[in-house]
Amino acid sequence: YLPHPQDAGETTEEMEAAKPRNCGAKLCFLCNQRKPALKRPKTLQQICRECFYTVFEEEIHSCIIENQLFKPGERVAIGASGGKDSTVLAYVLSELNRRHNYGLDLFLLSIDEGITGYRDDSLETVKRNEIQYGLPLKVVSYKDLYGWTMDEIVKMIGLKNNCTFCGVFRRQALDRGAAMLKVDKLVTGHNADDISETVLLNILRGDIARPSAILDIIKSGERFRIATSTKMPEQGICERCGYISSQKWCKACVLLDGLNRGLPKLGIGRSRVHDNDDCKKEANHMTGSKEVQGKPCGNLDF
Ligand SMILES: Nc1ncnc2c1ncn2[C@@H]1O[C@H](COP(=O)(O)OP(=O)(O)OP(=O)(O)O)[C@@H](O)[C@H]1O
Repeated sequence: YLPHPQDAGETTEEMEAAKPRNCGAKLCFLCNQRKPALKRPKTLQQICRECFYTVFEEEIHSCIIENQLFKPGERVAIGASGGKDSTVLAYVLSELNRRHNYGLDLFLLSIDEGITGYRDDSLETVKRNEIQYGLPLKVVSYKDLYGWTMDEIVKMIGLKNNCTFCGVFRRQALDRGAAMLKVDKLVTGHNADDISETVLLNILRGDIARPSAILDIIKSGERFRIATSTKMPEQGICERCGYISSQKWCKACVLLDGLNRGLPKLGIGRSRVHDNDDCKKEANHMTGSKEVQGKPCGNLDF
């Protein structure tokens, strides 16, 4: 972090005198030397490229230290999709690990959903990151885990609702990949936009309980406490695959069973299941619940 001159105890006159003359053009708010390259939405400060890199990396470091996110010797997998967010995450975490001696064993973990022309391209980026940052890469595919690629699923179910399969399978595939790598933690590049999107989608769907719970957690921030009187839900295990589940069968198994039996809409939205009484009975039997609720769309389930 480069302190603002005022933080360093300089008077306004000293700061004015020290300012390089630049014919009235504004200079970076932090270093007062270079031309600003951007206005940070977070602070509204106009800062240069170099200062942005510095404050961005140091803020992440402070967040890691203040919240004690890692312990020395831990194995950490980085969910690497090859997109911008996880690529930045891979770079920053490996850089901070080296710079500040966190002592972490880092890995890249990529899920290959089997989407031709999309994931195969981004996996090439991840393979470049593997070499660039010297991080071992593990690729786990839907085909290997579930016997289906997303291309095959789309062929069967069509373009509508396939996000449910993709999101549920990806979430579980990341967990399974993490277990294969025997890591202690898995980090992802979810950003504030992703979280806002999830909250807004829930509100638009009329699911008020979940967004308000998320907003409460965000608001209470660091003061978040669980009341001693609160009974925590018991974490069960899927009877079919052994993955964590609060139902008899986990969501991935319900969807997979539907696919394998040629009833791909089995585990999707409530209304579809209601359309067909046999499907409803089947689905309720598998989930052990009275209602089957599907998440129509989304990236990773929060
Ligand atoms: N196929 C994948 N393999 C591994 N990790 C993934 C995969 N897809 C998503 N993730 C993880 O989940 C995060 C959020 O995914 P999302 O699909 O919202 O993409 P995004 O916000 O565009 O991020 P990115 O730019 O990294 O793709 C990613 O940053 C990454 O850490």
